[in-house]
Amino acid sequence: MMSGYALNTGADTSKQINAEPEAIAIKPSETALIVVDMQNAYTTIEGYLDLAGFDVSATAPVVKNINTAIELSRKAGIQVVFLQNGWDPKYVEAGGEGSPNWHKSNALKTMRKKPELEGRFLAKGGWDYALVDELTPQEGDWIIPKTRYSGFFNTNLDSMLRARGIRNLVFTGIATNVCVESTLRDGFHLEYFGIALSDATYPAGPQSAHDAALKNISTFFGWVASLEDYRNALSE
Ligand SMILES: C/C(=C/NC(N)=O)C(=O)O
Repeated sequence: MMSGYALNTGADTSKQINAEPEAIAIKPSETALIVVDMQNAYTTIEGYLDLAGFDVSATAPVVKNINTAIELSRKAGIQVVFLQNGWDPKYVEAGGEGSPNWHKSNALKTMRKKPELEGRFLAKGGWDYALVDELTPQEGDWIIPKTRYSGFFNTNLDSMLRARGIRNLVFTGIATNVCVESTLRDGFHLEYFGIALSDATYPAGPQSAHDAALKNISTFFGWVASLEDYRNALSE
C-alpha cells in the first residue's frame, strides 16, 4: 500500500483508498478534492464542447457523482477546490498568435471559424464560463481561476495547498484527458499524490481517450479509484 506524504500530525486518521495500481492511504487534513472545470462550457448542451463537436450527452451521471464526492469530502473535512477555466472577455489572457494556446484551443479555433460565436466561449462573466448550477461552491471551498489546462500554471493553487500541508489531491471533473490529466501531472512534479476518480471524470473525446488518460495516470503519475472506493475509504 502507498502512503501519501504526511506533514501534519493532526488527530484525523488515515483512510485507505482501494485504487489502481495499489491502495493508497490519505489523511483528510492533508487531502483536497479538486473539481476541475465543471462549467457549462464542458458539461452542458449549447456549451463550448458541445458546439465544438464533442459529445457531452453523458455528463449528467458524472455531475451527480461529483456532487456526491463533494458532499463526502466536506463531511470528512477534506478541502474542496473548484478550478474554473477561461479568460477575460477580450481574450487577452488566452494569448495571441504567439501563444500555442491560441493555435490549439478548440474554443478559440471554433470561435474564429464561426464568427457568430465570437465572445461566447469561456469568457469570464458569461454563462459558458459559469460553474454548473448543480455544483455550487459553499463557504470554505476555494475557487481558483486558471487560463491554461493545468490548474498549477500561473495560479496560487500550489501555495494555497502547500501552506496547509495538503499533499494528496483527489481529482474529479472534465476533461479526464485534458485539464484533469494536465493538473494531476503537474501536481506529480510538485510532489503531490494524485488520485483520479474514474466515474467522476469525463473525457473531451471518445471513451478511449478517458480510458487512456486513466491508464497513463495509474501507470506513471498517480492512482485511479472509483467514487465507491472513495466513499468506502472515508466511511472507515
Ligand atoms: C478541450 C478542453 C478541455 N478543457 C478541460 N477543462 O479539460 C479545452 O479547454 O479546450
